[in-house]
Amino acid sequence: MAGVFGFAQRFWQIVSPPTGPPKNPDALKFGILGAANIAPPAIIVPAQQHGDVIIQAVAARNKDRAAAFAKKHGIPQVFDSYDALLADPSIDCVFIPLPNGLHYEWALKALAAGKHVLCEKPSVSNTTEAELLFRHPILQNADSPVMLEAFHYRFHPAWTVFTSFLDRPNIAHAKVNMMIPKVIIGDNNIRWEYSLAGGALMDLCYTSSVLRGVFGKEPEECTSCEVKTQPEPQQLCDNTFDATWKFPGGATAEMHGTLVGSIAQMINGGLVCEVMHRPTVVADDSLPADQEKVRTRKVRTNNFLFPTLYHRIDVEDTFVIRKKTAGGEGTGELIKTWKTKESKKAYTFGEGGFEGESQPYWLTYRYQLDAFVDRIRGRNIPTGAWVDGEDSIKTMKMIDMAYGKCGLPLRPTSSFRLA
Ligand SMILES: NC(=O)C1=CN([C@@H]2O[C@H](COP(=O)(O)OP(=O)(O)OC[C@H]3O[C@@H](n4cnc5c(N)ncnc54)[C@H](OP(=O)(O)O)[C@@H]3O)[C@@H](O)[C@H]2O)C=CC1
Ligand SMILES: O=C1OC[C@@H](O)[C@H](O)[C@H]1O
Repeated sequence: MAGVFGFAQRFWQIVSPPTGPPKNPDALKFGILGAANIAPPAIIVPAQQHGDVIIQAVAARNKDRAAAFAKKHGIPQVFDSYDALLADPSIDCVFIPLPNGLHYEWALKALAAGKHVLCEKPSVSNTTEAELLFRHPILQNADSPVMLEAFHYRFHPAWTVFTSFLDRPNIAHAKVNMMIPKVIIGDNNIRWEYSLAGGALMDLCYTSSVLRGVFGKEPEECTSCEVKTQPEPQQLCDNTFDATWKFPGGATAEMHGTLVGSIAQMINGGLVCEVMHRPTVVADDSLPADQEKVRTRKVRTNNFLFPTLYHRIDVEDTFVIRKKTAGGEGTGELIKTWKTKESKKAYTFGEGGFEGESQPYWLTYRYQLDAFVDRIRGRNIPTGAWVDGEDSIKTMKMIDMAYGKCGLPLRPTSSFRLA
């Protein structure tokens, strides 16, 4: 019952959040490039609750569109070009929710204009662009602007709690599923434009990021990648993928994603990450010298993308007490076996065991905005979460490996270079 009540309360506060605090006199002024669908949930609403953030401006390719968007969301300044917004010295930070294929160019232009950049995922179109962007001299100085790829899920305390149960050197297999209903995406969408770096492996780049985050290592090989593609003329864009991976130390992984799934698929295991460990000897001083305790752990999180609505982190340990074997070969005589199960939730920093102010109704986007601001202000981030440039490069490498394996071309590289 407590669960249902908690869900209802969080849901109510998500759709009807309390009035935000007054803005600090030196609050960071954000400009948004593009009147994009993701901008309201990802930055406009979280900013309303953040005393150190003002959404000051929006730019769109069409001024009427920008003006209508600004009016709807109470944004004071409107620009009819992205360049004009970047040229305004009063803007401190830029949010880039453009199609993937435009991230590289506009992130570089924004950085060159001295703005901090929060850029939507995936950071860019491919590894070449990622290296050109994140290793650009403009980002290499101590006083360089802050640049963050918006992998919002990483900033929610539930993700950090989930990863705290992983015994990384002993992971045997990890699996991640992302099933997005077809009704949400539709047929006419930037995700189906190859020239804009569309495709499911790109859009659902969380799957690559999640596996990298689980292992804390890079995959050695994409062992298989089957895709389903869109009908012509969108045939270079995958709408569904099933990929398998080899990670160092003999571990394996699989990732499944679709942008043409059903609502039932999404609810029923569609946003899940599951990690199986190898049987591992764990210390137990209470045992006689000729016995050992072996643990086989399974960790699962059921909604890593929208944990605010509801999530549960399940940790299931199977223990065995067995006789040690001479030379450690084979499995000794079984003495006892049992299972333990625990479920964790962490809607706030406090619930996750971290220090920091937060609310149960905060979306991943709000946690992300806090981290972005903390980084600019030189403050600690309560969970320590961050996505640095090398991390973003490695995620793009994994996506490129999958495209290489399934036979689809890498997404095109921009010809833009900073003068
Ligand atoms: N973090 C998250 O949860 C989510 C992230 N995303 C990411 O955000 C980005 C935008 O996605 P989404 O909001 O769904 O996209 P939309 O199609 O709603 O918005 C894209 C924006 O890009 C601008 N644009 C500029 N050039 C083009 C072009 N050639 N064709 C089409 N649009 C153009 C448009 O701005 P203008 O107003 O100037 O016309 C438009 O507003 C993607 O990178 C996506 O991966 C998306 C959804 C969720
Ligand atoms: O969160 C998300 O879910 C749906 C996707 O299409 C979107 O781009 C992604 O970020």
